[in-house]
Amino acid sequence: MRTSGTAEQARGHSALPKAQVLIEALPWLARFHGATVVLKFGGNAMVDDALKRAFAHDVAFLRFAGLKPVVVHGGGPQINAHLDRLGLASEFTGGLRVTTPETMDVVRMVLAGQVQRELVGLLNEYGPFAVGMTGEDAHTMTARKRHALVDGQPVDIGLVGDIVRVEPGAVRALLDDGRVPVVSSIARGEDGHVYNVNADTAAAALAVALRAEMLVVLTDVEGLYADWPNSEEVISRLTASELEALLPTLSSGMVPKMEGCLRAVRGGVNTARVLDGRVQHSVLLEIFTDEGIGTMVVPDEDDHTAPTTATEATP
Ligand SMILES: Nc1ncnc2c1ncn2[C@@H]1O[C@H](COP(=O)(O)OP(=O)(O)O)[C@@H](O)[C@H]1O
Ligand SMILES: CC(=O)N[C@@H](CCC(=O)OP(=O)(O)O)C(=O)O
Repeated sequence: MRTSGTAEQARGHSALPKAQVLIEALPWLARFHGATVVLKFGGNAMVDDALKRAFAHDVAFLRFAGLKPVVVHGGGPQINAHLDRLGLASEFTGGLRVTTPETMDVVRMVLAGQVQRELVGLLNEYGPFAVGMTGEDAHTMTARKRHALVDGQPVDIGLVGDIVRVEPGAVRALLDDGRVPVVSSIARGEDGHVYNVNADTAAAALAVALRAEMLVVLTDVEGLYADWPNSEEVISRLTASELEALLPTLSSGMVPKMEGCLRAVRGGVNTARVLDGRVQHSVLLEIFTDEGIGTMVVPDEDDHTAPTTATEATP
């Protein structure tokens, strides 16, 4: 049935903002088509069902929009909860979990058997995309034991590793097959042990090895605060050198995150961004709109190690 011209016009006008949103996304869609984006999903965003679903939605959107998303996930709160159920204490030193062999069994079980499975299930509601793996699979991540630093002194924290090598072939093969790899932050050691790796660290190392366009780290604050905890003024953009100078002033939770961002941009990733995972669809807002939210780390102006020089917030 045809309606009057006036009614059609009114309907057209009311739909206009939707078209404007799509048009606004166009330059970003063009720029990032085919780009690999490593997303670190972790911590508190994962204990909220609505946020988990919104994240899965965003990842599916990236995939359908022609980007190549890779998810690296954490699960600190879920590990804590499981240890608690078993009557085991959660102990952190310098922001890293003290990991005994018994704790390592729980970390592995919770990350690979629970958190990763849940994310894979949520993502696969949109199609046969998500494939779960850990850094152990196909030697994707090799770690070496690391110590925590307390007042400048190394402290033994058990089976905690830092990534010394990434073999991205298995992840690349999945991406080339149109899949979305979902990677748990566990790595093999060359000494026969399995290591617990901070998920921010794992995401950064994988982003570098994949020559990703972007590392996106979701967390439970708006971004990097300039003077935390005294002020909530978020630093919206900073260079690698500026970040390096700030690192010694940061405290525990932000340290692996910002070290990861630095490692990523110094390793050739064009931008590393820290976003508020408590805001639904923050990933889409950050990547496809002009509303850049959170904190963006870019290489130094004179850093020629980056594969391209396009590091600005505009396409
Ligand atoms: N400069 C800073 N800016 C923002 N947050 C900071 C800063 N320094 C320390 N933090 C703390 O770091 C926390 C984020 O790290 P963490 O809890 O490990 O996150 P996640 O669980 O998302 O990995 C914030 O909730 C905040 O308490
Ligand atoms: C060594 C170390 O601390 N590993 C972390 C791995 C999980 C993680 O990083 O989870 P979030 O991203 O949720 O913090 C842990 O055991 O909690």
